[in-house]
Amino acid sequence: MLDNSILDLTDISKSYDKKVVLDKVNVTVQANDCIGLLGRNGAGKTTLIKIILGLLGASSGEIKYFGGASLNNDVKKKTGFYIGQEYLPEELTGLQYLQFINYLYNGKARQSDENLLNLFEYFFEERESSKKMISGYSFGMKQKTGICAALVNQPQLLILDEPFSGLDAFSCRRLIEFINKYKQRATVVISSHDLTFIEKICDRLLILEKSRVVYNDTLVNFTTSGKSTLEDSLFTLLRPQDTSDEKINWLV
Ligand SMILES: Nc1ncnc2c1ncn2[C@@H]1O[C@H](COP(=O)(O)OP(=O)(O)OP(=O)(O)O)[C@@H](O)[C@H]1O
Repeated sequence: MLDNSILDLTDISKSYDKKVVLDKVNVTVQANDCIGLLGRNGAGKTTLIKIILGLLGASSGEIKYFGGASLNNDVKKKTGFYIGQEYLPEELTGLQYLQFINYLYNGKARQSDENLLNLFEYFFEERESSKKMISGYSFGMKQKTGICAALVNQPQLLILDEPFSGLDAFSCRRLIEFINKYKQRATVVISSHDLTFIEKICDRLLILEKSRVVYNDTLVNFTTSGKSTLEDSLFTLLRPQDTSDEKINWLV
Protein backbone atom coordinates (compact mmCIF):
# COMPACT_ATOMS: atom_id res chain seq x y z
CA MET A 1 0.00 0.00 0.00
CA LEU A 2 1.35 3.43 -0.93
CA ASP A 3 1.21 6.28 1.59
CA ASN A 4 -1.15 8.44 -0.40
CA SER A 5 -3.72 5.72 -0.96
CA ILE A 6 -7.27 6.85 -0.21
CA LEU A 7 -8.80 3.41 -0.46
CA ASP A 8 -7.03 0.10 -0.19
CA LEU A 9 -9.22 -2.95 -0.74
CA THR A 10 -7.72 -6.37 -0.04
CA ASP A 11 -9.49 -9.55 -1.10
CA ILE A 12 -12.99 -8.12 -0.72
CA SER A 13 -15.56 -10.84 -1.30
CA LYS A 14 -19.32 -10.79 -0.90
CA SER A 15 -21.90 -13.53 -1.25
CA TYR A 16 -25.66 -13.42 -0.87
CA ASP A 17 -26.64 -16.88 0.36
CA LYS A 18 -24.43 -18.99 -1.90
CA LYS A 19 -24.28 -16.54 -4.79
CA VAL A 20 -20.86 -14.89 -5.10
CA VAL A 21 -21.29 -11.24 -6.06
CA LEU A 22 -17.72 -10.03 -5.44
CA ASP A 23 -14.77 -12.38 -5.57
CA LYS A 24 -11.47 -11.21 -4.06
CA VAL A 25 -11.52 -7.63 -5.25
CA ASN A 26 -8.12 -5.98 -4.80
CA VAL A 27 -8.02 -2.28 -5.60
CA THR A 28 -5.97 0.69 -4.49
CA VAL A 29 -7.32 4.18 -5.11
CA GLN A 30 -4.76 6.97 -4.97
CA ALA A 31 -5.33 10.59 -3.97
CA ASN A 32 -6.86 12.59 -6.82
CA ASP A 33 -7.82 9.56 -8.85
CA CYS A 34 -11.12 10.02 -10.62
CA ILE A 35 -12.41 6.52 -11.19
CA GLY A 36 -15.23 5.31 -13.39
CA LEU A 37 -16.75 2.14 -11.95
CA LEU A 38 -18.22 0.19 -14.86
CA GLY A 39 -19.85 -3.15 -15.50
CA ARG A 40 -23.04 -4.80 -16.67
CA ASN A 41 -26.26 -4.63 -14.69
CA GLY A 42 -25.74 -6.85 -11.67
CA ALA A 43 -21.95 -6.84 -11.95
CA GLY A 44 -21.59 -5.77 -8.30
CA LYS A 45 -20.89 -2.03 -8.54
CA THR A 46 -23.44 -0.89 -5.96
CA THR A 47 -22.52 -3.77 -3.68
CA LEU A 48 -18.87 -2.72 -3.80
CA ILE A 49 -19.77 0.92 -3.11
CA LYS A 50 -21.95 -0.03 -0.14
CA ILE A 51 -19.15 -2.16 1.29
CA ILE A 52 -16.67 0.70 0.91
CA LEU A 53 -19.11 3.01 2.71
CA GLY A 54 -19.69 0.50 5.50
CA LEU A 55 -23.39 0.21 4.67
CA LEU A 56 -22.96 -3.46 3.87
CA GLY A 57 -20.58 -5.96 5.40
CA ALA A 58 -18.15 -7.86 3.20
CA SER A 59 -18.11 -11.64 3.56
CA SER A 60 -14.33 -11.40 3.81
CA GLY A 61 -11.48 -9.02 3.09
CA GLU A 62 -10.28 -5.72 4.46
CA ILE A 63 -10.51 -2.04 3.55
CA LYS A 64 -8.16 0.71 4.70
CA TYR A 65 -8.97 4.39 4.23
CA PHE A 66 -6.80 7.50 3.88
CA GLY A 67 -3.45 5.78 4.17
CA GLY A 68 -4.30 3.02 6.63
CA ALA A 69 -7.25 3.96 8.85
CA SER A 70 -10.27 1.78 9.46
CA LEU A 71 -13.76 3.18 8.85
CA ASN A 72 -13.84 5.56 11.83
CA ASN A 73 -15.66 8.87 12.33
CA ASP A 74 -12.78 10.85 10.86
CA VAL A 75 -12.94 8.79 7.66
CA LYS A 76 -16.73 9.27 7.51
CA LYS A 77 -16.35 13.03 7.87
CA LYS A 78 -13.97 13.09 4.92
CA THR A 79 -16.31 11.06 2.73
CA GLY A 80 -19.36 12.22 0.79
CA PHE A 81 -21.64 9.87 -1.08
CA TYR A 82 -24.85 9.53 -3.02
CA ILE A 83 -26.15 6.04 -3.65
CA GLY A 84 -29.82 6.54 -4.41
CA GLN A 85 -33.07 8.22 -3.58
CA GLU A 86 -34.30 5.67 -1.08
CA TYR A 87 -32.12 7.35 1.54
CA LEU A 88 -33.68 10.82 1.13
CA PRO A 89 -35.99 12.02 3.93
CA GLU A 90 -39.17 12.88 2.04
CA GLU A 91 -40.63 14.83 4.96
CA LEU A 92 -37.91 17.52 4.92
CA THR A 93 -37.46 20.41 2.51
CA GLY A 94 -34.34 20.37 0.32
CA LEU A 95 -32.72 23.04 2.46
CA GLN A 96 -33.63 21.31 5.73
CA TYR A 97 -32.00 18.13 4.47
CA LEU A 98 -28.80 19.96 3.54
CA GLN A 99 -28.86 21.68 6.96
CA PHE A 100 -29.29 18.30 8.65
CA ILE A 101 -26.35 16.76 6.76
CA ASN A 102 -24.34 19.89 7.46
CA TYR A 103 -24.98 19.60 11.19
CA LEU A 104 -24.31 15.87 11.19
CA TYR A 105 -20.90 16.22 9.56
CA ASN A 106 -19.70 19.62 10.65
CA GLY A 107 -21.24 20.29 14.07
CA LYS A 108 -20.54 23.85 15.13
CA ALA A 109 -18.19 24.55 12.22
CA ARG A 110 -21.00 24.18 9.74
CA GLN A 111 -21.51 25.87 6.41
CA SER A 112 -23.70 28.98 6.31
CA ASP A 113 -27.22 28.63 4.92
CA GLU A 114 -26.09 30.95 2.15
CA ASN A 115 -23.43 28.42 1.12
CA LEU A 116 -26.00 25.63 1.18
CA LEU A 117 -28.40 27.67 -0.94
CA ASN A 118 -25.63 28.51 -3.39
CA LEU A 119 -24.85 24.82 -3.70
CA PHE A 120 -28.54 24.06 -4.26
CA GLU A 121 -28.81 26.84 -6.83
CA TYR A 122 -25.75 25.59 -8.72
CA PHE A 123 -27.58 22.37 -9.62
CA PHE A 124 -31.19 23.62 -9.63
CA GLU A 125 -30.64 27.02 -11.28
CA GLU A 126 -33.08 28.44 -8.73
CA ARG A 127 -33.56 28.52 -4.93
CA GLU A 128 -37.33 28.39 -4.52
CA SER A 129 -37.51 24.59 -4.63
CA SER A 130 -35.22 24.36 -1.61
CA LYS A 131 -38.18 25.47 0.56
CA LYS A 132 -40.42 22.68 -0.73
CA MET A 133 -40.76 19.18 0.67
CA ILE A 134 -38.60 16.53 -0.99
CA SER A 135 -41.72 14.35 -1.28
CA GLY A 136 -42.98 16.79 -3.93
CA TYR A 137 -39.76 16.73 -5.97
CA SER A 138 -39.45 15.07 -9.36
CA PHE A 139 -37.06 12.14 -9.84
CA GLY A 140 -34.33 14.43 -11.22
CA MET A 141 -34.81 16.98 -8.42
CA LYS A 142 -34.39 14.25 -5.82
CA GLN A 143 -31.27 13.10 -7.63
CA LYS A 144 -29.80 16.61 -7.50
CA THR A 145 -30.71 16.99 -3.82
CA GLY A 146 -28.81 13.79 -3.04
CA ILE A 147 -25.80 15.00 -5.00
CA CYS A 148 -25.85 18.33 -3.10
CA ALA A 149 -26.02 16.45 0.21
CA ALA A 150 -22.95 14.43 -0.78
CA LEU A 151 -21.01 17.67 -1.22
CA VAL A 152 -21.98 19.58 1.92
CA ASN A 153 -18.97 18.42 3.93
CA GLN A 154 -16.51 19.21 1.10
CA PRO A 155 -15.45 15.55 1.05
CA GLN A 156 -11.94 14.44 0.22
CA LEU A 157 -13.46 11.22 -1.06
CA LEU A 158 -16.61 11.57 -3.16
CA ILE A 159 -18.53 8.44 -4.19
CA LEU A 160 -21.49 8.71 -6.53
CA ASP A 161 -23.58 5.75 -7.70
CA GLU A 162 -25.27 6.50 -11.02
CA PRO A 163 -25.51 10.25 -10.38
CA PHE A 164 -26.58 11.06 -13.96
CA SER A 165 -29.74 8.93 -13.86
CA GLY A 166 -32.75 11.12 -14.51
CA LEU A 167 -30.80 14.37 -14.86
CA ASP A 168 -31.69 16.67 -17.75
CA ALA A 169 -29.01 17.70 -20.26
CA PHE A 170 -28.32 20.97 -18.44
CA SER A 171 -27.89 19.30 -15.09
CA CYS A 172 -25.63 16.63 -16.60
CA ARG A 173 -23.40 19.31 -18.04
CA ARG A 174 -23.35 21.12 -14.69
CA LEU A 175 -22.38 17.94 -12.88
CA ILE A 176 -19.64 17.14 -15.41
CA GLU A 177 -18.23 20.65 -15.11
CA PHE A 178 -18.45 20.49 -11.35
CA ILE A 179 -16.69 17.12 -11.01
CA ASN A 180 -13.97 18.16 -13.43
CA LYS A 181 -13.18 21.05 -11.10
CA TYR A 182 -13.74 19.21 -7.86
CA LYS A 183 -11.52 16.25 -8.78
CA GLN A 184 -8.51 18.53 -8.59
CA ARG A 185 -8.91 18.67 -4.81
CA ALA A 186 -10.52 15.32 -4.11
CA THR A 187 -10.70 11.65 -5.00
CA VAL A 188 -13.80 10.69 -6.93
CA VAL A 189 -15.43 7.33 -7.65
CA ILE A 190 -18.42 7.33 -10.02
CA SER A 191 -20.49 4.38 -11.07
CA SER A 192 -22.37 5.04 -14.29
CA HIS A 193 -23.67 3.37 -17.41
CA ASP A 194 -23.28 6.60 -19.32
CA LEU A 195 -19.96 6.05 -21.03
CA THR A 196 -19.95 9.46 -22.70
CA PHE A 197 -20.00 11.16 -19.32
CA ILE A 198 -17.45 8.77 -17.84
CA GLU A 199 -15.16 9.56 -20.75
CA LYS A 200 -15.49 13.28 -20.03
CA ILE A 201 -14.70 12.97 -16.34
CA CYS A 202 -12.65 9.94 -15.37
CA ASP A 203 -8.93 9.28 -15.59
CA ARG A 204 -9.09 5.67 -14.48
CA LEU A 205 -11.52 2.79 -14.90
CA LEU A 206 -12.43 -0.06 -12.62
CA ILE A 207 -14.46 -2.63 -14.53
CA LEU A 208 -16.30 -5.48 -12.86
CA GLU A 209 -17.50 -8.59 -14.67
CA LYS A 210 -18.83 -11.79 -13.15
CA SER A 211 -17.87 -10.70 -9.64
CA ARG A 212 -14.24 -9.94 -10.52
CA VAL A 213 -12.17 -6.93 -11.49
CA VAL A 214 -11.38 -7.30 -15.18
CA TYR A 215 -9.77 -3.89 -15.71
CA ASN A 216 -8.10 -1.48 -13.32
CA ASP A 217 -6.00 1.06 -15.16
CA THR A 218 -6.19 4.37 -16.97
CA LEU A 219 -8.90 5.39 -19.42
CA VAL A 220 -6.18 6.32 -21.91
CA ASN A 221 -4.74 2.81 -21.88
CA PHE A 222 -8.21 1.30 -22.16
CA THR A 223 -9.10 3.24 -25.29
CA THR A 224 -5.51 2.94 -26.63
CA SER A 225 -5.08 6.69 -26.40
CA GLY A 226 -8.48 7.50 -27.86
CA LYS A 227 -8.08 5.29 -30.96
CA SER A 228 -11.31 3.56 -29.98
CA THR A 229 -14.30 4.86 -28.06
CA LEU A 230 -14.91 3.79 -24.48
CA GLU A 231 -18.03 1.94 -25.65
CA ASP A 232 -16.14 -0.02 -28.32
CA SER A 233 -13.32 -0.84 -25.89
CA LEU A 234 -15.84 -2.01 -23.29
CA PHE A 235 -17.65 -4.19 -25.82
CA THR A 236 -14.33 -5.68 -26.91
CA LEU A 237 -13.43 -6.50 -23.31
CA LEU A 238 -16.81 -7.84 -22.22
CA ARG A 239 -17.82 -9.38 -25.58
CA PRO A 240 -21.62 -9.14 -25.48
CA GLN A 241 -23.44 -12.32 -26.54
CA ASP A 242 -24.90 -12.19 -30.03
CA THR A 243 -28.56 -12.55 -29.24
CA SER A 244 -30.35 -13.83 -32.30
CA ASP A 245 -33.08 -11.53 -33.58
CA GLU A 246 -35.04 -14.66 -34.45
CA LYS A 247 -35.86 -15.06 -30.78
CA ILE A 248 -38.02 -11.97 -30.92
CA ASN A 249 -39.53 -12.56 -34.33
CA TRP A 250 -42.83 -12.94 -32.53
CA LEU A 251 -42.49 -9.35 -31.37
CA VAL A 252 -41.05 -7.31 -34.24
N1 LIG B 1 -29.97 -7.76 -0.97
C1 LIG B 1 -29.62 -8.63 -1.93
N2 LIG B 1 -29.91 -9.94 -1.81
C2 LIG B 1 -29.55 -10.82 -2.76
N3 LIG B 1 -28.85 -10.50 -3.87
C3 LIG B 1 -28.53 -9.22 -4.03
C4 LIG B 1 -28.89 -8.21 -3.09
N4 LIG B 1 -28.42 -7.02 -3.54
C5 LIG B 1 -27.82 -7.27 -4.71
N5 LIG B 1 -27.88 -8.58 -5.01
C6 LIG B 1 -27.31 -9.23 -6.21
O1 LIG B 1 -25.95 -8.87 -6.28
C7 LIG B 1 -25.57 -8.70 -7.63
C8 LIG B 1 -24.89 -7.35 -7.78
O2 LIG B 1 -25.86 -6.32 -7.56
P1 LIG B 1 -25.45 -4.80 -7.62
O3 LIG B 1 -26.65 -3.99 -7.27
O4 LIG B 1 -24.22 -4.61 -6.85
O5 LIG B 1 -25.11 -4.64 -9.17
P2 LIG B 1 -24.76 -3.34 -10.02
O6 LIG B 1 -23.50 -3.63 -10.74
O7 LIG B 1 -24.79 -2.13 -9.18
O8 LIG B 1 -25.98 -3.35 -11.05
P3 LIG B 1 -26.75 -2.16 -11.83
O9 LIG B 1 -25.83 -1.67 -12.89
O10 LIG B 1 -27.94 -2.87 -12.40
O11 LIG B 1 -27.13 -1.12 -10.81
C9 LIG B 1 -26.82 -8.89 -8.48
O12 LIG B 1 -26.81 -10.18 -9.02
C10 LIG B 1 -27.94 -8.74 -7.50
O13 LIG B 1 -29.03 -9.53 -7.85
